[in-house]
Amino acid sequence: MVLCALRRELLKSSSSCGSWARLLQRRSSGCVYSSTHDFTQKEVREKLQAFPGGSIDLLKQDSGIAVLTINNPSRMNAFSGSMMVELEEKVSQLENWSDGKGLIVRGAAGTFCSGSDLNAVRALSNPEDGMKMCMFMQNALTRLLRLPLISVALVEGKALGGGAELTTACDFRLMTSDSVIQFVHKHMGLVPGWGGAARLVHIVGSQSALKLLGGALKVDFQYGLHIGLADGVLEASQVQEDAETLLQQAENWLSRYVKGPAPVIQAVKKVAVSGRELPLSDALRTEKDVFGTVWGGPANLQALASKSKHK
Ligand SMILES: CCC(=O)SCCNC(=O)CCNC(=O)[C@H](O)C(C)(C)COP(=O)(O)OP(=O)(O)OC[C@H]1O[C@@H](n2cnc3c(N)ncnc32)[C@H](O)[C@@H]1OP(=O)(O)O
Repeated sequence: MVLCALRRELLKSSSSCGSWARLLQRRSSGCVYSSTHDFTQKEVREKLQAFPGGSIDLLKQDSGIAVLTINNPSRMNAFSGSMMVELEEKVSQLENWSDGKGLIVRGAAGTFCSGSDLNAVRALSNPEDGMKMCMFMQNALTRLLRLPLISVALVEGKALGGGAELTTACDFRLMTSDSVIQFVHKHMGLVPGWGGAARLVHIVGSQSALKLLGGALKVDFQYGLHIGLADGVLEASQVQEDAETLLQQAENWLSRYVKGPAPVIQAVKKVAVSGRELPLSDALRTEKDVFGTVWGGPANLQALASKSKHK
């Protein structure tokens, strides 16, 4: 259904090079669910605000790499309702960051995220509220994954439940040697609802995804690398400034992918997203449109003028 909607939107878009930008713009207001799905963003936002605690902190750096921190250490960085709302706000800010190229998503105080705040979950346990929360988070995380920035989840400590789902809303995952990603949903009598199952299948394939979900398996860095859930390992040192060292390592890892002008990096991400999400003919048309935004652009002209060789 989502693909059909996306295809319709693409077909409606003109063939000019701005069609992708317009598509993203439209998506950012509605994304997967909108009023046509009996979903009112504002109404759900207000309901979620009744469960405060923690914060989602965004630091946009001159390097073009932003750091998004899930910050609720007293609850192992579990998502309160207000944090879900803040996440959506921060995604909106990133959608409009024209100088942006990369994003690192991490947890505060040495652990990634323990999923949704169980206190809020208990209070929202009726099916209607649960569905609304799930739609809100699917919207926010889908928009996070579709940002025109190359994103990395820096997984320290535990990424459990919704925290594991959050890692799949990034393009890449870097794990520390003592970290664990675990889809614990089955133990909670649940399945993922923030889009984590669908994204997991895309990342590791349906066989491995079924094992991770069906067995609620603990994925350490070795297993993560083996099945393709992890893209690299970072060494946590025992020194005091551990967190910054890891963040620096993640920035170094990311830097090779975000080297270059922002319009080119953003174009790279856009063609990767369309290839990942769209049927081939639509992805090809989108690729052509995105190509049109960089062809003859400053970076292209400069490369031509310098007669660069790729040795
Ligand atoms: C979308 C679907 C979902 O996300 S469902 C939620 C899935 N997550 C969970 O079930 C996580 C449950 N928590 C745990 O398993 C453990 O707390 C983990 C994260 C392994 C940490 O264990 P440990 O290092 O021993 O610390 P602890 O248990 O003493 O926790 C410290 C304080 O944090 C809290 N905490 C932890 N996770 C949550 C959570 N998801 N929601 C609300 N609070 C959480 C603990 O209750 C504990 O608080 P307190 O110090 O007892 O007040």
